Amino acid sequence: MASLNRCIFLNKTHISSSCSPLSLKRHSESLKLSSVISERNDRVLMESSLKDSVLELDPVSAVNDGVLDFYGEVMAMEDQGVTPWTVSVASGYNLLRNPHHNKGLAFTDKERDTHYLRGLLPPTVISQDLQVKKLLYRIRQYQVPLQKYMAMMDLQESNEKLFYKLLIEHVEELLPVVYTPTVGEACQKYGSIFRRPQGLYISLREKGKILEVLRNWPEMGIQVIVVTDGERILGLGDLGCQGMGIPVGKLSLYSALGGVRPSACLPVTIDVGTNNDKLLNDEFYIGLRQKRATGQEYKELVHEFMAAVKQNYGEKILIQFEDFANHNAFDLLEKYGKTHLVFNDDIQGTASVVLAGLIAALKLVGGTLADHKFLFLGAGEAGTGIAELIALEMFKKMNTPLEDARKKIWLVDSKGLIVSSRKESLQHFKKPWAHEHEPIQDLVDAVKVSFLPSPFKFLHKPMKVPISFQDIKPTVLIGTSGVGRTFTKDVVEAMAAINKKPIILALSNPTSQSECTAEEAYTWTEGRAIFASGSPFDPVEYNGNVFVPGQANNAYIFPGFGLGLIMSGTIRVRDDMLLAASEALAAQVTQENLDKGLIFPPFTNIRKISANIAAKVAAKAYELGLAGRLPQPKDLVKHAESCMYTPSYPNYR
Ligand SMILES: O=C([O-])CC(=O)C(=O)O
Ligand SMILES: [Mg+2]
Repeated sequence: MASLNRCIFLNKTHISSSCSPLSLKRHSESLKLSSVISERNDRVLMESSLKDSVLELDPVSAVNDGVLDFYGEVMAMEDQGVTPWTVSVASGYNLLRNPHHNKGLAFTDKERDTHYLRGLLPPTVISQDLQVKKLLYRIRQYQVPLQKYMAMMDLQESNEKLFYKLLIEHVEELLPVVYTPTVGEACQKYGSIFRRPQGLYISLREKGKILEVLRNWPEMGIQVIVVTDGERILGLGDLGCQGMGIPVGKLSLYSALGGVRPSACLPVTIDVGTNNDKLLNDEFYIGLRQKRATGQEYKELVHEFMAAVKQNYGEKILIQFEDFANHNAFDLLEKYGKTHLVFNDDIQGTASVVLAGLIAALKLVGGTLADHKFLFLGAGEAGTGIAELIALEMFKKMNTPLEDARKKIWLVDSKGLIVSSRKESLQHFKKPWAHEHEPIQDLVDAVKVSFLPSPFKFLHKPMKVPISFQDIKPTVLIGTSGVGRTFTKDVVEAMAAINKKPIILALSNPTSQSECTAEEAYTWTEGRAIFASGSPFDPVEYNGNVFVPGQANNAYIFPGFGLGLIMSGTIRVRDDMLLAASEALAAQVTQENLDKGLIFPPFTNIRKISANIAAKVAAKAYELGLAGRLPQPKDLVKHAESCMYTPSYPNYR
């Protein structure tokens, strides 16, 4: 057997831009350890010397975004060999059980000889393409979505590259399996379907030890963390520790849709208890059995986590907050936005994707954003986040003063229309939307013309209606309430009565929480609605025409957005980057899409879309002087593409 003596080479850029001295030290320690472990057959692979800080690295490990490519996730090419690193070289039985390196029946005869696999696999050797075909066939056999989800999770944990190849090549079909709506059901039943732990669990019991816990994670080059505390999982409410399905799912999309390598992704669930009694009484519940910690106790745990993350991974680590309840989400974003690279997907990601859809929709309905009136049902993270970004776009692009822009946007919450007389009692994030108007209780009355109290209604001669009684006349209706079936027939018909092409976005997830179905939107508007929803709906046939509903889901934005931040080495998120992402996404909507009534491009092209979004986000970061990776590459789209993870198998030497 050929001796595999190799060294690691790291040039200065790599050391300074991606590896903290600490992580190098830890790596060197693990290498020393691996030397001891892997003495068998003189497969001692690495020697490192931190003394002179010069480590030699397989050349394929040096990739464009400055992070070591240990697994050949980016540089995996047919004609180039890579070493299947773990802390030691994986071989034999362990190689088959290592999800990063496993190729299953695709191991060649030569690899089977070199890597002690003879006899551990049946004789046939098949291609990765055939494996994809086989897996897809198997997944299609399952009738129940949750079974499909579990099959996909099993695949992810046994053969990561095959999982991603399958997901990327069949993204339209498999997105609803690994993501909304199925992931919602998976979280609800996480305790009973739980097989192997995924991600990192940080509970109140880990208080004071979070840095150590982070160091238990096997990967060092983490670039993105998606973290939840499980309090508002999709529109399903408090699912406690079982919310872990969300960070796991989101990060799968980071890799599949945005090309961030899987080994650089870390899913985290912060467990401070749950107020969900059903879970607390469920014998299979996996989290702490206590009511949620709040106030100081909650804040201290989150703060320790945020500090430990920065200490362990450095300034450029991206932390995506996901599915926190309103009462924490805004405060966390506000607080850590100043010190960390943080992004709240439910506030900012949703806002960016919806703004993109609206910019695209203008080509169908005409006018500028400022010519439209927006009515929201739901004034939480998504509702107020979208509202704010629409107003900002009007301000930046049309010079509409922010205050005037906001006045074109109305929000209804569980207590009715948000109006100035309610201002005192409103949560701070709702206050900017408390405009002058008489109170209105029901959504339908906020849509209808004319909301006039009786004295005005029965006047025979026309008179000027005071502003507080004027109709809102929304052209766009957006559901972010988390409550299903709230766009009733009355509401949708009222939209259709005042608009030729009403824009109706039912954004709440999963499908059960959608404000209306695609079929309802098209039927009740006689096929005139421009409709998109957060979770996918099948095409609808109405009056002999087929309508294809778009999916206004933040999955369009966050993977490319995150890639843009990472590849530019950005240290803070700014609203201008969100606007850049929206515009980049809207620019990907073709005339052909619009002709079908689609205000989002199909997911089939998502990696190209993500590269474009990443490029625009990175360009904005460079423009704002927030990018740390210098010099700025000339062609950012090409650069983004070259940074992207590819799931084809490498050849093992
Ligand atoms: O996960 C999704 O599909 C979108 C999202 O962030 C949410 O609904 O919280
Ligand atoms: Mg979310």
